[in-house]
Amino acid sequence: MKNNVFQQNYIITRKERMLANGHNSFLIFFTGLSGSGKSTIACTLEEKLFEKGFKTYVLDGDNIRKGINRNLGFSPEDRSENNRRIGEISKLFIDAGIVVLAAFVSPYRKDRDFIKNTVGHHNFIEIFMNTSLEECERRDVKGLYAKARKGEIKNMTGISAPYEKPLNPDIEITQQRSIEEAVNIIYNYIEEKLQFKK
Ligand SMILES: Nc1ncnc2c1ncn2[C@@H]1O[C@H](COP(=O)(O)OS(=O)(=O)O)[C@@H](OP(=O)(O)O)[C@H]1O
Ligand SMILES: Nc1ncnc2c1ncn2[C@@H]1O[C@H](COP(=O)(O)OP(=O)(O)O)[C@@H](O)[C@H]1O
Repeated sequence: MKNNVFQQNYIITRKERMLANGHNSFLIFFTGLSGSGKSTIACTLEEKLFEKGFKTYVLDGDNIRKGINRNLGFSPEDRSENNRRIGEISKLFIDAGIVVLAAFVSPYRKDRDFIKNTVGHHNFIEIFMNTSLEECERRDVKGLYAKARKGEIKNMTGISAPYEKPLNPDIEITQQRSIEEAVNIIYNYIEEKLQFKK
């Protein structure tokens, strides 16, 4: 069946979309434990970019899992499939000329590598939210860690499932950083990359 599927080329190209938008498109991928600050930093950075006129969109674990990935759980296999789809969705958004900010636990190196390969290395910026388990557990905004400690949640990342730290992230944000500092560090890093040159 696979052999009977053919690539359809569009009339409007990514390059034309980027030219019309006035900036490049790529993926800013936030990985880290639940509660490490991924959504907060991604959304605050998006706000800053949006206010400056960039075309942006946030893909967030909880939201994606409520819709397109609602059939997936937290086994290693389901997380891989979750991440595979995130990679493919990001690729579509990038092709549409959008700056994508994705916030996912994405605990396995091979899954993150898969996303990087799917969107292309030059379209991928990895942000490691390096907040300790202790601090995430202290925050425990959703009460998930408390439930995991009581054995009410299986496969909880950091407690009963692994988190493989990125070996060579583009940016590492430590828990001492304020939200504003973290956003500025990332913004300064991507500022040049946003510029579309004909
Ligand atoms: N077992 C377990 N482990 C980790 N996280 C859990 C779990 N169960 C539910 N949640 C909630 O799901 C959010 C993580 O989903 P992701 O799609 O980002 O996970 S993954 O990339 O497939 O590992 C995560 O969101 P964040 O807190 O924003 O990280 C949690 O709200
Ligand atoms: N840099 C930071 N300093 C202090 N608290 C933070 C910081 N970033 C996020 N938080 C807080 O930590 C909690 C979890 O953040 P969240 O963005 O939901 O994490 P994640 O998306 O990784 O689960 C929230 O209450 C948020 O306000």
